[in-house]
Amino acid sequence: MVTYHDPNDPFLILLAPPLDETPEQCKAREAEEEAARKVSLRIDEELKAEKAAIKKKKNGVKVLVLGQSESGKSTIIKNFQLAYAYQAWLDERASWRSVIYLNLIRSVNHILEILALEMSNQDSSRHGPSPATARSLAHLRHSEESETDVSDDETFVAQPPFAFTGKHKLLKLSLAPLRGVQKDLEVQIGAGASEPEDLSIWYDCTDAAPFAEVERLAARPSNPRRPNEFFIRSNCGWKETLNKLRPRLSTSPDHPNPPQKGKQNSVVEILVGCSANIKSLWTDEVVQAVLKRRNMRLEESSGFFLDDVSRIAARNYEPSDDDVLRARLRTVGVQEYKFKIEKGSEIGRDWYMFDVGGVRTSRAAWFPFFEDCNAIIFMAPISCFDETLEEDHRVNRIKDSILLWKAICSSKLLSKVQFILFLNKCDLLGAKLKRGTSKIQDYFPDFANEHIDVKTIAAYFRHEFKRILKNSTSSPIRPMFAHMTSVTNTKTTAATLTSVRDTIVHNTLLNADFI
Ligand SMILES: Nc1nc2c(ncn2[C@@H]2O[C@H](COP(=O)(O)OP(=O)(O)OP(=O)(O)O)[C@@H](O)[C@H]2O)c(=O)[nH]1
Ligand SMILES: [Mg+2]
Repeated sequence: MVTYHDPNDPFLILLAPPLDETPEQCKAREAEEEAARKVSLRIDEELKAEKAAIKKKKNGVKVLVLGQSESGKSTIIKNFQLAYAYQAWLDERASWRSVIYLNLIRSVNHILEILALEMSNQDSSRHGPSPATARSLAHLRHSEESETDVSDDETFVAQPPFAFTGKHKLLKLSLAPLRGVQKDLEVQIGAGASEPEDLSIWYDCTDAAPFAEVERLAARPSNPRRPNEFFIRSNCGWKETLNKLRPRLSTSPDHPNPPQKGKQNSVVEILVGCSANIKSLWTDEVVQAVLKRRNMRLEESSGFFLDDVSRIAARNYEPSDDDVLRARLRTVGVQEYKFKIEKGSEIGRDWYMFDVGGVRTSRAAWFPFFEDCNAIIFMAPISCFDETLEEDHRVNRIKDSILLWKAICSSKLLSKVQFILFLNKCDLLGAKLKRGTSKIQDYFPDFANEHIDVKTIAAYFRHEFKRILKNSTSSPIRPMFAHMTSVTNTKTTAATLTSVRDTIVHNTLLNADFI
């Protein structure tokens, strides 16, 4: 093609070098033009790569991990990361240190709070309680009763007194600085550091599946918007949180310790100083008796690290894989994870996994992610048959899971999606059954099996979930794959992951490794 340049073209005149340009000026101008050309080329390449990435994403597998809060969604994703993206896992591992410190310090402060109340209760039973103490005790007693379903007030009052000594007072005093450290860490970590509060006592804000209403609205013929136009994607998941906490090297010789690092150092120093006393508090017989009488099993609660205090409250502490898996950081918003399949016929295939916040008030935001989704991993923690939701103490946790599952099964957008059910926290269910403090029939009266063990309970719930799926209007003949899991156990979970990966990738909807 031949191009003709019009010598009167105003653009050419504008871009033409000045007539009196010196050889040096000419050289500088050409260098500038070359640099601008390189920037332009780089932008073109970036745009091309972005387009290719979008195209590739369309060919990838998209998996949503759903379930109520503390069901184990983030933990199963950590397992996937451990199995399929180990380098990313390693890069992130050190950033979990502050979260683990917070988990540990929270447990200590929780014990101190209980201890203070019990001690003042004992004092006041000699002199009569102050109004403030009486109110606090009434509150604690109320929450304890609703958790354990103990309604006999007499049993609580008629217990023998605890043998508190000067040692307990000293422990309380020496560990007092940890309250401030907890506050600092909560500020540093941000939204994920807090646990949800029960707002239902103030207003009726909770619905198990608010996304169902959004789906109904979006499906109206008068509404031309696509599902993902309804919500803004959140950018405050734990990936962003961990990025904030990532240890950074200082680039300035004048400030070898950036402020973040200085704060972290002081947390470590306080913790190291408190290590022996934390251990002494946790292993103290009277403290253990107080916790037992209050039916508090910290060792079975999220983010429990008290047994590891000597290892964690040390200057050279580095989180292990297991620590990271057990660490508790609440998911806020929606977080995308990308993995590449490393083995088998699907090698190289990209997986996109979406981790969501599970509290009831977060669930409407799940809806935009239903579109184009290939599979849903649904986490149902079956050890929680006698527990209630943090965000609404009126609601039994398994009953909430069932309502949630019902809504997911009825979603038209999800009618062609594979469902994989994780009956999770089987280890905690086993421990609960062994203790024999709760009876499943008290919460699920139609449980009829005379053998009460982890397997029969899991089979009962699996049957219940399957029945709901079968009766759902959206797709009555959809198969369901169920697994009994304890996802903090990486060894047993690894085998389940392989099976889940193959199930999803090959879309084999015929058989499952059912209980
Ligand atoms: N013992 C035991 N603990 C578990 C199991 N699954 C999860 N956990 C622990 O339970 C806590 C909560 O797990 P997460 O994975 O954070 O729960 P989540 O569903 O992501 O919760 P949200 O982010 O609030 O929606 C963590 O401390 C986990 O280590 C399990 O099978 N057994
Ligand atoms: Mg989470």
